[in-house]
Amino acid sequence: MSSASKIAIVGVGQVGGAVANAIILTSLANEVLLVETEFSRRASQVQDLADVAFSRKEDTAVRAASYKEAAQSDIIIITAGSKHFIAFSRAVSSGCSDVLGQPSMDYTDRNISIVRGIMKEMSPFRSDAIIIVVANPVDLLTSIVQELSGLPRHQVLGSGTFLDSVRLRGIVASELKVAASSLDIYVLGVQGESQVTAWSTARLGGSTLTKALPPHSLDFDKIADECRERAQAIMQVKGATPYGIASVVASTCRSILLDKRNVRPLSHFQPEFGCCFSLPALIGRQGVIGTIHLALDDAEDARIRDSARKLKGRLESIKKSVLEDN
Ligand SMILES: NC(=O)c1ccc[n+]([C@@H]2O[C@H](COP(=O)([O-])OP(=O)(O)OC[C@H]3O[C@@H](n4cnc5c(N)ncnc54)[C@H](O)[C@@H]3O)[C@@H](O)[C@H]2O)c1
Repeated sequence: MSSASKIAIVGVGQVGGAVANAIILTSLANEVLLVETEFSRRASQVQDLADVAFSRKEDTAVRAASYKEAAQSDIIIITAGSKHFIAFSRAVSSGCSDVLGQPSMDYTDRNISIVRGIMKEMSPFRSDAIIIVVANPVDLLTSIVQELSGLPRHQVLGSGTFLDSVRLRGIVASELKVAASSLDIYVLGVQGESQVTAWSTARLGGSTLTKALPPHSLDFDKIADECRERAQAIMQVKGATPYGIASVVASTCRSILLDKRNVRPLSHFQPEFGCCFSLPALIGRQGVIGTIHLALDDAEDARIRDSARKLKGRLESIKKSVLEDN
């Protein structure tokens, strides 16, 4: 554990609670601060999570906190927001399958407004704080938080496609019957419908996957679809996807607090596009230390550029009402 580290979680519903649990179980921080607008939920989460802390040898103090206290933490994780579920169930019941997996405008506007309110309440942040945005749509909200937080760009990142990449690696490993750790494979770009599986750079034991395998060993399109659609399938049944995201967020906190300098596909600022989306990033105590630019094939590169331009267009269109009015 690094010295006197403090991690704040803003919004402790299903995902925020699971993130806190993962952080406590891995003894990453001395203090975990919970910020939540529903005070009774926050009190219950504090009590339940304190039991997790009591069960560990290392002490992690779990307590309720104000926005201002949370802003003085080493890491601030934003999981506040409503989830897709309402939009998703409406789409299912109305037979509107084309909107499945796409955040509705209502939902997006609600989460923009929540994040904007949080930035107002929390600012100013501790000068070396790192913010990790988890709430969806993650790339849009990460870009907005970056504008509003007042922190240097490299100190604001989003969970992006880290979970999708981990999931993809797991699916491919089980298809090929190899250890997941022998695969190096990323999902990149704007998370969700437009995310891109970087098959051209995927590696098995150092060789590109396409060279290492006999032709037609993997159905690349089917696997990419399965990876993209899995979150919605889980949401449809249990209403949330807390554990996978909690695990990758805790791992990101570890990279930051322990200055691990490992490469993770996280959403971060891309100067060429003026917005945040996922490319492999070197992560340490300062947040994003650098971007690793992979030699993607032309089609993958074009798809990432296209979705980045659309994201930037969306950002520009809300900039007047959201960012300049702050
Ligand atoms: N990036 C990813 O891969 C990923 C994965 C899973 C979920 N998510 C997103 O995480 C978010 C949370 O999902 P969930 O399942 O935990 O939802 P949830 O409804 O269970 O929890 C959200 C919590 O945020 C709280 N909240 C709302 N406004 C707040 C504010 N201004 N300040 C503090 N707290 C506030 C709510 O009261 C609630 O407790 C959603 O946007 C969801 O889409 C992202």
